[in-house]
Amino acid sequence: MLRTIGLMSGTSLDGVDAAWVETDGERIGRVGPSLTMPYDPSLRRDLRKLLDLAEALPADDPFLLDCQRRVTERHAEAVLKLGLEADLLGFHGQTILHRPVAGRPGEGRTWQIGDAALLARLTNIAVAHDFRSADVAAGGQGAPLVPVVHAVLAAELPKPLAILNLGGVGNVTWIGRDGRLVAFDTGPANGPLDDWARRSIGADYDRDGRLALAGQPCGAVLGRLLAHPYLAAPPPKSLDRLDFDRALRDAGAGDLSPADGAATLVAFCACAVAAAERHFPEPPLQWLVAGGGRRNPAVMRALAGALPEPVRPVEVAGWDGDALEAQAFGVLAARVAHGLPLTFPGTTGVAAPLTGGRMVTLQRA
Ligand SMILES: Nc1ncnc2c1ncn2[C@@H]1O[C@H](COP(=O)(O)OP(=O)(O)OP(=O)(O)O)[C@@H](O)[C@H]1O
Ligand SMILES: CC(=O)N[C@H]1[C@@H]2OC[C@@H](O2)[C@@H](O)[C@@H]1O[C@H](C)C(=O)O
Repeated sequence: MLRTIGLMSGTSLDGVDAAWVETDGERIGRVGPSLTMPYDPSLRRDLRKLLDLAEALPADDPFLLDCQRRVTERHAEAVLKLGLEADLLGFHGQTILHRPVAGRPGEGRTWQIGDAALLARLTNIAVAHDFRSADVAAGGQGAPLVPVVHAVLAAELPKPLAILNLGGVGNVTWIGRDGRLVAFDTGPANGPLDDWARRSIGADYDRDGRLALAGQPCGAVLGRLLAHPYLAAPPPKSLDRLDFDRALRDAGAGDLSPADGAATLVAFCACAVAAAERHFPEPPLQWLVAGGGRRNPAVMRALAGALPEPVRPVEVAGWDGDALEAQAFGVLAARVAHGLPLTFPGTTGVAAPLTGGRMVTLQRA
């Protein structure tokens, strides 16, 4: 087993999650502490700007390189603060652009910024990184990657089972009785909600769903959003953080009051999850929810209303819903080191199970 530290900086742009986990990529041994190293407001702002610019930016753009260095330094701080011995880091990097082209090898693009060589130097630990690009280059979606780890974690749980992660974007893993995986991004989750909270009440996010709980979803706006072709499209499918921004504008979400706007976005997140269920081979026995969205009572209430099955936070299974994605990148790092596949036809639509990721090993004197 390798002692790994998984590092995930998600689409919410809120910071880096770091988690220690012992694993050979197929099993999980000891699970250690985890922490979140928040991005400072100026880095958050600059990354948000980068998302808008990414499409046209050359890889040597000075602003991009400056953001990349700052992101990498935050990751190194997270590792050093955790202060634990490790053999390998799993460094996802910060996604600034995600444009896979299904079934068309060589045409898509996915871009996670982060300087793996710098991270290895700053921490003196080997680094696995660049987890998505081999899959996209082979015509896969390049996301989601965590399903194979969900399957490891859920080995003993009754199936069929749905595991929902609510980050900036939502993604789901359905696991069948025979271990079959069906996984994809459900739709926007906290991303548009956070943008809305920032614009309408000047907050980073709608803490405890207070704003949304004070409003009513607007049926007309919700109806227009639910007609978006993404929801009906069969998997495999995945999203860029900004993919729904135009649809949200066109649907008139921006004209609602702060509370009704938040309530509408919450309802949309939950209805998109309900729409995802139509793509499962059979209904799950229950939904286990991870990610920051499970901390939003408005979101959990909307999910319970939209889904016929029980909806529970992953803590009921003994997992840590805040550390889960970071732990997963520790497991994925071990899979890179051992040459095990990261992606599968049922997760990214790639033609056959595919290895991926790259390694930076330490130069010993
Ligand atoms: N107490 C809370 N009340 C409401 N929302 C919350 C609360 N705590 C966290 N959140 C939401 O969760 C978000 C962070 O979620 P998370 O850390 O899972 O995102 P991420 O890791 O960036 O996402 P991704 O899964 O896309 O990689 C915050 O931006 C916020 O919207
Ligand atoms: C391109 C990219 O970074 N996608 C993220 C994002 O955040 C949630 C959702 O969209 C998911 O598909 C993915 O992350 C998780 C960790 C995954 O790959 O499993």
